[in-house]
Amino acid sequence: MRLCSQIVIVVPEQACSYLPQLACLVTHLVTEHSQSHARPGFLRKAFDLLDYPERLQRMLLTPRREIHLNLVITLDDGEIATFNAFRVQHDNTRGPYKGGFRMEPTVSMEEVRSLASLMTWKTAVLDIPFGGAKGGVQVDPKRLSPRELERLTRKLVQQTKSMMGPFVDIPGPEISSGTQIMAWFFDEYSKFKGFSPAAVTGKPVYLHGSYGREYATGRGAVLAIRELLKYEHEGRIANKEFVIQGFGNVGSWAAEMLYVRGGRIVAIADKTGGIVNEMGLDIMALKRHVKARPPFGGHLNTFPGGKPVKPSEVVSVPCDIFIPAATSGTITADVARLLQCKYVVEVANQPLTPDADQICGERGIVVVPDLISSGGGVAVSFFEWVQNLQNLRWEEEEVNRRLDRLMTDAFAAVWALHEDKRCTLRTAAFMRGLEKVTQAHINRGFD
Ligand SMILES: NC(=O)C1=CN([C@@H]2O[C@H](COP(=O)(O)OP(=O)(O)OC[C@H]3O[C@@H](n4cnc5c(N)ncnc54)[C@H](O)[C@@H]3O)[C@@H](O)[C@H]2O)C=CC1
Ligand SMILES: O=C(O)CCC(=O)C(=O)O
Repeated sequence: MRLCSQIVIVVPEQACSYLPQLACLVTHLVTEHSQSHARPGFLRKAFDLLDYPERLQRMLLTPRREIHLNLVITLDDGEIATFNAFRVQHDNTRGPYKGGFRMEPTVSMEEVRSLASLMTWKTAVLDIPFGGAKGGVQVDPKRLSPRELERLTRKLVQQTKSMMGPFVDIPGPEISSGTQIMAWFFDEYSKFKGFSPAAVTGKPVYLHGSYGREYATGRGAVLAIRELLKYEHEGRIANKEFVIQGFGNVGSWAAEMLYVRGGRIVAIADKTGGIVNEMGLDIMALKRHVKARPPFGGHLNTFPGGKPVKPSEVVSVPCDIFIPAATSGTITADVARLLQCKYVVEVANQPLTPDADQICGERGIVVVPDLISSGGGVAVSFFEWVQNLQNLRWEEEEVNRRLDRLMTDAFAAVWALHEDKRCTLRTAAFMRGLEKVTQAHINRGFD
């Protein structure tokens, strides 16, 4: 992207309220060839309330770098296989690019681009000193052997190492990429650049990972739910009913933490099936069941403590809070019309399409956006990075205490804006994120 030289300068101390006026002075910041990306549908209302001019909007939405890789590996049987992979570095004004690498057969550049932008606003809403990035590899890891998956991860590092690093771009866990993949990433990167634990987060605890990272996204979601119920004067988690879509890392930890706080999880779905029990599922038994091998377990819908259903059927099970914790775009407009809940708490990234979001609003369903409620993971990734840079380790209680504080503060700030501007929590969260990023751009200058 070529930036035009006609840029008028900005006074660093200016408060957010002056941003629109200042932005008007920033002429031709982005050439007509650059494009705006991300989901303008969601951002539009926040831009309108902030009164940001078009060219500032375009600058904020345009990713700094996008790469498309072809990863070639040898399979165990000697065949050669090629996998598409993407990394989008959206914005690094507030700190190094940060965001996970998801492994999903359907992942596309378009999706990664949108998710990278989301990370920029998420880290800003949480007030952690990172920018936003996201990556994806078009693969179903279940179809690869462990050795093939390791080769694929190492190849990914070999082909991205020049644009990654502890102060450049720091990957972390995402869909189907857990601690083992992060460990291979760390090992391969360190071969080229020397011992570099801070180059990737979400590593195993015995390999410079942080206590609490594995369950941090689920924990963050539960903290967001606690705050939501507090502000809505709805009491506590105990005896509230929940439906959870997705039972991987995030969904299963969220389920467990709600369950131990007395919440009743009445239905859960994963890709393969669903399970319903109006009295509440025994989550600890369900987790054991899913971990066991068939025929004794392995699948949600063979669990004896509930009624098996199709994954699509759980969305219409009545509950207080519906938690999408699966993948992006699972809640379409049609699905939103079926929901039987008072609240949706987004723990997946971008689970609601803009149409679905609108329908929830029309139906009086309050949505807590991913920008807050899926933030626990990247927050503890930040703690991991801080620990790695100093070569020290915090106790688990310390990590959890800091996460609690961070989520509580972020929720309070978004709630205050939502009340002040009489807008949705999503618009309020985008406003907070946009203001922080814009302020950082102004303070740093544009040259
Ligand atoms: N792992 C992390 O730390 C973070 C994850 N997230 C988001 O949380 C979501 C889940 O991530 P993970 O739990 O890490 O992934 P995962 O791969 O561990 O689990 C995904 C789960 O969703 C289920 N699923 C997929 N499609 C489904 C569908 N159409 N209907 C019902 N279930 C479906 C899968 O069967 C699996 O149970 C993703 O959107 C991810 O972007 C967000 C922040 C951090
Ligand atoms: O911990 C990380 O860096 C991954 C976080 C992430 O990708 C997300 O919050 O969506």
